[in-house]
This record gives sequence, C-alpha cells and structure tokens, in this order.
Amino acid sequence: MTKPVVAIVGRPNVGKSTIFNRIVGERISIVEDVPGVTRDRIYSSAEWLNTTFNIIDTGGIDIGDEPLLTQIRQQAEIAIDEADVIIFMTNGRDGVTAADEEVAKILYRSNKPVVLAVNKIDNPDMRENIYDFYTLGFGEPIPISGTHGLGIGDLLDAVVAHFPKREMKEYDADVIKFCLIGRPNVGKSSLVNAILGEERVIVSDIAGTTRDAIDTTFKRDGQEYVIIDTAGMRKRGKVYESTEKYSVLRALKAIERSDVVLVVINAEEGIIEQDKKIAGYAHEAGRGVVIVVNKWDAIEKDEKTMNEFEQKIRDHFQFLDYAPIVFVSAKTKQRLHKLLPVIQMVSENHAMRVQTNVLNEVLMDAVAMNPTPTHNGQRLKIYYMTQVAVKPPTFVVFVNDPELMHFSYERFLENRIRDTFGFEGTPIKIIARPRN
Ligand SMILES: Nc1nc2c(ncn2[C@@H]2O[C@H](COP(=O)(O)OP(=O)(O)OP(=O)(O)O)[C@@H](O)[C@H]2O)c(=O)[nH]1
Ligand SMILES: Nc1nc2c(ncn2[C@@H]2O[C@H](COP(=O)(O)OP(=O)(O)OP(=O)(O)O)[C@@H](O)[C@H]2O)c(=O)[nH]1
Repeated sequence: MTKPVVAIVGRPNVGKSTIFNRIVGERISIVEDVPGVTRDRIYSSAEWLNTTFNIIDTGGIDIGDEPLLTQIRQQAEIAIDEADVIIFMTNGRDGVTAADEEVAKILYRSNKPVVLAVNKIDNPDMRENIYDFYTLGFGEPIPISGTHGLGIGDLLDAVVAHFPKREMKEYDADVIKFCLIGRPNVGKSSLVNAILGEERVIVSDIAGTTRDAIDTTFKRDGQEYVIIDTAGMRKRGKVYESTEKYSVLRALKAIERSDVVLVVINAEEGIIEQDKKIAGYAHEAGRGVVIVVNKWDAIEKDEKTMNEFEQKIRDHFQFLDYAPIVFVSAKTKQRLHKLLPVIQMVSENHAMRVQTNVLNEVLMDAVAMNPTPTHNGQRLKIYYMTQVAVKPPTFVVFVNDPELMHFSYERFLENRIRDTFGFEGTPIKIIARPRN
C-alpha cells in the first residue's frame, strides 16, 4: 500500500523543522536560529495512532538564489504536487504576515486538504494569538509549540483525519516493482527506453498516488514489471525540479514504492561522491539493489577493464557488497538482456523466507565454527534464530544479552546466512533480542 504523504509549508523560521523532528521522533535535522538553513533530512516516515505516513519538510528544499518570496511559493507548489495533506505552519508570535498570505493564496488554488498550525504558542496565555489566523481561511487554527511539544497530538489527529479513506491501490504482490536512480545524465531515461524497446507499454495512472507519478507496466517472459515513477526521471519545466533536494525527494519516494532499485552509474565519468549518497538511500530503505554501469560502449577497454571497474565499485560502495553489478549500454543495447533476469532474481531474494529449523542448523554450525565473543567476562549466548519478515529478510536472534552481540559477530552470522541461502542483491537485517 502506498503511504499517505504529508508536507509542511510555511515561511522561514516559523518552526517547520522543529515540528518535523517532533513528528518524526528523532532529532534528524539541524535546527538553527538562522532563517533558510539548509538541512539534510527532508523526507522521513512517521507514525501516529498506528497509521504510518511519509512527511516532507519543504523548508529543507533549497531553491537556490531565488528571492525569498519565490522560494516560499515554490515550496508551497512542491507541497501541492507531492502531498496528500498539507500542514500550513505559521508563527503565533508574529501574527499573520504578508508571506503567510502569499502561501495561503497558493494553497487555495489546490484542492488538497490543508491543516493550519500556529506554532510558538508556548503557554496557555498565548492561545488568544491564534484568532488572527482565522483570516487565512483554512478553518480552525491549531495552536502548537514545537519547543515544548504541545498540541502535536491534536495537529496529527487533524492531519490523519484527512487521509484518503480507501486504501490506495498498488500492484499485485507478484508484480516486480523497480525504479532507476542516479545522477543527472547517467542515462536513466535511455535505459528505460532501451528496456522497453518494442514492448507495448501500458502507462498506468494509479489512483491516489501523486498525479505526476507515472508508472510504466510491461510484461516479459510471463513476468509482469512496473517501472516506478518513470516520469520523475524527465525534466518537467518547473524551476524547483532541477534542484538537487527535489530530485532526492523524488528518488526517495520512488525507492519507497519499489522492490528493487537500480543504482545507475556512468562508466564514462566513473564514481563520484554523489553516486555514493544516492546508493546509500537504496541501502537504507532496505530495498533490493542492482548496480548498473551504463555507457559501457563509450569507454576504451581491454580484458581487465571490467574487473578493475568492478573493484572500484566494491571499494566505494562497501555497504552494497551484496548488490550484483551489470555492465550495459543503453545505446548499443549491449548486455541489456541480462538486466531483467537479474532484477527478477534480486526481487525473489528480497522476498525469500527461510525455514526456522534450517536456519538454526546453520546457526549452530556457525557458532561451533566461530565461538561467540565475550565482554567483561560475560559470553554471548545464542539460543535460536527466526526470520520475522521479508522485504528485506529480517532475522531475530534470541540471546542472553543483546549488548554482547558485537557488530563483527553479527556480520559473521550475516555472511554465514548469505553463504548458505544466497540472498544476492538484498540487504538482510539481524536483530538481537533478549530471551525472556
Ligand atoms: N518559542 C518557540 N520557539 C520555537 C518553537 N518552535 C521553533 N522555535 C524556534 O524557531 C526557530 C526556527 O525554527 P526552525 O524549526 O528552524 O524553523 P523553520 O521554519 O524550519 O525555518 P527554515 O529553516 O528557515 O525554513 C528556532 O530558533 C527554533 O528553536 C516554539 O514552539 N516556540
Ligand atoms: N554512449 C552512450 N551514451 C548514452 C548511453 N545512455 C545514455 N547516453 C547519453 O547520455 C545522455 C543522458 O541520457 P539520459 O537518458 O537523458 O540520462 P538521465 O539519467 O535520464 O538524465 P536526467 O534526465 O538528467 O536525470 C544522453 O545524451 C544519452 O544519449 C549509453 O549507453 N552510451
């Protein structure tokens, strides 16, 4: 199921990132007393009353050198484009400002539900400050205080009440969903076209998803595939669409809806820091990953080149050591036929389940081979292990004391599991729990 998306908009310094952090539940963005501070985390999942959703802090999307008012307007447009519900944030200490009215004007034009929040109402005496805000025309303003964590529950109640009632339609479980991510110009669009080739392509417009998220459905060798957010790869003319943060946001949304992520690298340019960052998103999201080296036709090579390039990738992307690498050319279609079978294999591994009894045989062998570590005279004891989830495969291992489960031992267990069962292309998670 697609999760609903909530976006926070408002002029600088009203407290958007403070509230974002409150809602997300950890302090992941850096709050500073300077308007327009760029922050790293702008998109995260969150939960309220057993409902999960994704939340965007549009204040974190830096539009560049545009005048302030233009930036605020564009952030409001992003919210309208990307979100199901918008939190319009204002500052109760300043009253209604011209910039607030500007934001309101843009939000009127959308038919997205808007929840109006008045922040910095730090104590009950200040509550009367909210009455001014009725003039913005979004109904009852909700008083909140980011600093003191007041009113956040009321705010989220109002937000959740606007979520679409029907479950948003997604694809059948046996359809393989994948997306392509990578820096501009690595050849994502060309790859999509080359993969699709002569296929009759069904462009689906899934109800309930963002209106410009166009997915492409096709069938090959009896298997159905969906390329998620194919349109997101094209430039579509709005100013903010060329900003880095916005493309990151689109990529994160696409990753979220996919089973397998193709991390596309340009062979001509080699690997740069930005590639690493992009690959990191796929890994963190727990999706299957295939590293695709494109434009392989464009470089001079001998019999060693591919191995050398592969080694470079392994050095740079150590966290993706499980991901297969495919060298292709969208231009000449070289080795392109290998791509879908690899995607299919990774997707199967991502959803693979291992029986508990087989798993525990492997575990016992592993422990016999490599005794568990000790810490302060206490030895880690491992009782048993069971797979609790797929996508990605997640294992809970019951132990005497989770503190004794050292990273390197966890890594050892992961490798034993991989050696035995495969799991190529998918991250796996191991969680140590105390046995009661
Ligand atoms: N008194 C008070 N101060 C607050 C509250 N919430 C946030 N602030 C302060 O307001 C300032 C701005 O907060 P931010 O969360 O960075 O605001 P923002 O809207 O994300 O700002 P931009 O980064 O410019 O978009 C910080 O100094 C916060 O500590 C609140 O509820 N009460
Ligand atoms: N030589 C060569 N050129 C390629 C190949 N694939 C793509 N290109 C070229 O690389 C350029 C960028 O290709 P696109 O498909 O637009 O790249 P993109 O990643 O979708 O780019 P953005 O839309 O900017 O994110 C174009 O000029 C393509 O013709 C390839 O396999 N070999």
